[in-house]
Amino acid sequence: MESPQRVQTLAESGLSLLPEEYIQPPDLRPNRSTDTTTFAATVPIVDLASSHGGPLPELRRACAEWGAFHVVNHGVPLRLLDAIRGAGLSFFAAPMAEKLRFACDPASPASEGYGSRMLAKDDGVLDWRDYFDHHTLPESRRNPSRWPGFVPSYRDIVVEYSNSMKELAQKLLHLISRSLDLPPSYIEEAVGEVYQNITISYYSPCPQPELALGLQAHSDMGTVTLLIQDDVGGLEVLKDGEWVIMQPLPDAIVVILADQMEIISNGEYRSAQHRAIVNSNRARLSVATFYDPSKARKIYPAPQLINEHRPAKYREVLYGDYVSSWYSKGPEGKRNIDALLIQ
Ligand SMILES: O=C(O)CCC(=O)C(=O)O
Ligand SMILES: [Fe+2]
Repeated sequence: MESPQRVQTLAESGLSLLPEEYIQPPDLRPNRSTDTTTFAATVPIVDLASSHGGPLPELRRACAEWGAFHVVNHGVPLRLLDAIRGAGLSFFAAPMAEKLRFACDPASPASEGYGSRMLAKDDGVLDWRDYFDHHTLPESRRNPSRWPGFVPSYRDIVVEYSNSMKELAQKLLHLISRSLDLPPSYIEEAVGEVYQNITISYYSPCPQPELALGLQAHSDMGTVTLLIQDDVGGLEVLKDGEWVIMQPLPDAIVVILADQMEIISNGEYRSAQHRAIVNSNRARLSVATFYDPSKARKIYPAPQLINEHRPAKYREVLYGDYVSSWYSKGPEGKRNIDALLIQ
């Protein structure tokens, strides 16, 4: 399969019109009348310093009503957040020939490396995004020789960041389990061995941002995603039918609940539909760390959360089957988890 067109190459060629493959149909474009600035809700902020190991009422509300929130006082050193953003920027600033040495295999979904398309077979509208995906956990999947060696310390930073994000994700999963009145380790055990990927996304300036999306609306397929962004802004989350910007907070980490969390919580908590919009003058960088079950894991609603008033809402699913269906159908909002609903 031919390598896909890199968005950065297109953007740097100085075109003034957006190529047709990137033009969204009118109902999916950003800045429509529903993107009103008058919508008052802002994404919740959860302060881990106030938890003292106990449950946080604002965490429960954020998970149930939004499926996404900012976390502050998370314990991850701020220099590490800057270091991974800096490493990513250095990669994308490098000459194309250097970057292409790390190109991912365009024929296989979720292959590691430098990529531009989320789906191997994509006949839909393309995202205005390039990315670098790293396979980071379990350690047997870690192969730093596939990560850019030409950026100083890049490989060490990714390893340190991976370990730190695993620790934070586990801390959050404990708190989330407790907030559902489950034993603290319930969700961690339900998903089993952690499969972690780290994706650095780079959104080049776009000639007609009102017609494009950096990343189409989707929910993440795994358990939980931890994301950091720069000061440009562009991540939006769907709340009560409105797209709400997740304002960049310099030291915070964005937490996005993914589909397996919605299943395990029997729908008490929701996976957040989100997307990235782009702009015409500044490139934007984000780093998303995905915490997923192994493909052999069966995921089902926690029995403690099922009773006569709240029957099981989702069918059991083998996580590997869920992933295959996601890649063959594409995200299109939340249709993959909706397919598991028990009517
Ligand atoms: O770049 C962003 O802000 C969103 C990235 C994202 O949602 C993803 O990689 O799944
Ligand atoms: Fe996402």
